[in-house]
Order: sequence, then structure tokens, then C-alpha cells
Amino acid sequence: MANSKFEYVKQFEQPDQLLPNTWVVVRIDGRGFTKFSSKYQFEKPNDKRALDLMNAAARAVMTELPDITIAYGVSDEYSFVFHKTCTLFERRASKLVSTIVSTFTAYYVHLWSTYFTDSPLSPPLPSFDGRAVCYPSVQNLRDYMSWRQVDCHINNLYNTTFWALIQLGGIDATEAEKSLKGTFSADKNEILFSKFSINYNNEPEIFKKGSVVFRDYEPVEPGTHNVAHEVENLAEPATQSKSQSEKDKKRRAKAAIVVEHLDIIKDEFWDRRPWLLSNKPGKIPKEP
Ligand SMILES: Nc1nc2c(ncn2[C@@H]2O[C@H](COP(=O)(O)OP(=O)(O)OP(=O)(O)O)[C@@H](O)[C@H]2O)c(=O)[nH]1
Ligand SMILES: [Mg+2]
Ligand SMILES: [Mg+2]
Repeated sequence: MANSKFEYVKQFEQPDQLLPNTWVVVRIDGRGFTKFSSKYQFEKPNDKRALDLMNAAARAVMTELPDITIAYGVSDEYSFVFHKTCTLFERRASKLVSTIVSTFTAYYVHLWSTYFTDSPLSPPLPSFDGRAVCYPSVQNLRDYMSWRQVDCHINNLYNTTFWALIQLGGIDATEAEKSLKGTFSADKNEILFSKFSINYNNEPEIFKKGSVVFRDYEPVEPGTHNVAHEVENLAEPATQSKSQSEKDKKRRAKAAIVVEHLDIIKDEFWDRRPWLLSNKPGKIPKEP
């Protein structure tokens, strides 16, 4: 077929393929959620309905995009991790980011009324931005995840203390900010405990640790017969029989996608779930 004289405009499209063999993280973040959360009267500092809604939307994204290995969410943000061998959309950044952002936003709006039963959405509707970043090593990826979880902890400890001072201590925001200026974690723990008898350790895990979403198979008990070994011994994709990889794919599709509030900084989380960062994508433990 002859090209039209307009077709040259295609040349203006720039390639945006992400670096091969790197872990791709797509992080999305709610636009103007300071205002949005006040419009819908989110509870301060944490609104369980809002977090459950974020988690439900993230689960839906992971169900629709089986290439996502793991996701981590806190506040109005979510990070989705693609395996380093992932070739979805030829690793084009704009396709990956826009698909995640629109799928997440669509489910956020669709599921809104399930979590906010008494406040129907009205314009301006919630929207999210997104970006993709490549991490070349497992260590870099884990440091990224740790960075987000540390951020969750620091912000939550601050916000919990700040709002306790206001809601329980009866002081205003300016005074609360002033009394927290220059304080360390230990000081905030002390303020919570001595002034309000709140033991920060007893705060809900979802607030303290954020939410991690992943496909679950039987976790490996440290020091026991190990599925990790089996995962490592599974054949490379090239040598793995077609029927086995088909079976794996089916089990992966059927696997439960769980939302947990666990420490993802320490090794234990990753050691118990070796399929998450395995060199061999989609390799899952053998069935018992
Ligand atoms: N009250 C309340 N507010 C929340 C909750 N989760 C998120 N937020 C609000 O959402 C904001 C998220 O912070 P940012 O993403 O940095 O700020 P933003 O207003 O969304 O601005 P942009 O992301 O730059 O568009 C917080 O500062 C809170 O105001 C919650 O559970 N309760
Ligand atoms: Mg935001
Ligand atoms: Mg944010």
C-alpha cells in the first residue's frame, strides 16, 4: 500500500524503551490528594477506607497485568515492579506507565463506593501521575522498596504524633508543628506514650508499614526443607518443557494475590518468598 504524504509525521515519535535487563518500577501518585482527602473528609492522619481502596485498585492492576511481580503502597502512592526480564509492550516506558495509571485510576473510581459508602464521587475526580525508573540490581530494587517503607514509617510516626497533639492534646497545628521541630523518633514515641498513653508499636500495621501486594504460594519456613532450592533448580525457560511452563503460567494466573503489611526491609520477607526476585521469571515453587 502506498504511503500517504502525511505519513512522514511518524518520524517525530521518539523511542522510549527502558533499559533491558533492569527491574522496572512504575510509581503512581495521587494528584492533589491534600485537597482531595480534605474534600472527602479522610480521617487524619490515616483513613482506613482510603488505604483499603488504594490496595483494592492495586490488586486489580496486578490481576490484569500478570507481569507485575510485587507492588508496595503508602498514602496516595503505589509502586509496581516488573521483573527484569519482562518484555511487556517492548518495555516502552509510556505504554507501561500510561497503562498502569489508567487501569489503577479506573479501578479507584469503580471501587470508590464500596469503600466510601456515604460520599459519592463528584468532579474534580481523582487522578494519578506516574513515572518509570529502572534499577539495575536486586540490591538497588530492594533499597528502593526500603526507601519507600522507611518514608512510610517516618511520615506515619510524625503524623500520628502531630494529630495526637491536636486531637487529644487540644493544641493547634502551628503549636504542634513547633513542638515537633527538631525531635527524633525516640522523642515522638515518648510524647505519644507519656502524654497520650499511646504505644506506637501497637498502632495498626497497615499504617506503620504500608501495604505489599504479591502472588502467594506456600511461604518457605526459614531453615526447613526448601522450596527456594526447588525454585533455583527449575529449568531455565529455554530448556523448560512447554507443558511445564504452561502449567506454571496457569498456576501463576490462579495464585492468590495477597495484600500484607510486612517488613520488606529485612531479608526475611524475601528469603521466605524466593519466587519474587528469582532470576527465573515466573518460576514458582513446586506443588507439594
Ligand atoms: N487525612 C488523610 N490524608 C491523606 C491520607 N492519605 C493521603 N492523604 C493526603 O494526601 C497527601 C499526599 O501527599 P502528596 O502526594 O505529597 O501531595 P498531593 O497533595 O497529592 O500533591 P501531588 O502529589 O504533588 O499532586 C498527604 O499529604 C495527605 O494530605 C489519609 O489516609 N488521610
Ligand atoms: Mg499526591
Ligand atoms: Mg504522595
